[in-house]
Amino acid sequence: MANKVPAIFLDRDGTLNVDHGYVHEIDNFEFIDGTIEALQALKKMGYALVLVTNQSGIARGMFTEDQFMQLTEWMDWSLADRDVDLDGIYFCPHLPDAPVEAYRQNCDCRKPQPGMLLSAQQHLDIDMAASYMVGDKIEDMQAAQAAGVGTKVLVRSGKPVTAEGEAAADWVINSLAELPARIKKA
Ligand SMILES: O=P(O)(O)OC[C@@H](O)[C@H]1O[C@@H](OP(=O)(O)O)[C@@H](O)[C@@H](O)[C@@H]1O
Ligand SMILES: [Mg+2]
Ligand SMILES: [Zn+2]
Repeated sequence: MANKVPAIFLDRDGTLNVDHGYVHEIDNFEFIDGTIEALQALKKMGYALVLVTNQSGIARGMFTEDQFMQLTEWMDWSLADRDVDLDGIYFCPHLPDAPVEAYRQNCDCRKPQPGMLLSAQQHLDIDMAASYMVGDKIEDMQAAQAAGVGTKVLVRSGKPVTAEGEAAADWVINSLAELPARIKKA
């Protein structure tokens, strides 16, 4: 049986790109400084890269699932062009009490629920204890905790870091750019 792979679970808004609020257009998608170089380094270190993003803008009627897909395709190609192949992309379009009825549900994928991470674990045979979750909100840390991710990393590049968020994290760093060196040092 093949060995399980360690992964870096990546939040999107506030972690990979500047969170301008429900980003859904290419023109508004701005990679945070050092993100692509960090992803290249993490890939070289042998980690699978798995995106796990809440996209409640879909349930709120701010943009459609198709628009999200188009932006995601562009993002995926932009990264692949720089030798960063994402191993998995998971998104949650749901929200309880959503205005768009089709997406109105108490799902198990919207972070802080661990559904997206657990699906990836199954599909990609991930070693959760050896993996990292990087995100800018406490919900990212809580989802990682519930999924059994070994190291929870909070970044300061998105929403303001709260005391609760810090308490739920194992590490707090300025941005994803610092992660490869931080892992090597650990
Ligand atoms: O950071 P990830 O999970 O990749 O994506 C978050 C986004 O879907 C949006 O999530 C919203 O939270 P609510 O979904 O409204 O609670 C807000 O935080 C927005 O600023 C943010 O753009
Ligand atoms: Mg975020
Ligand atoms: Zn969901």
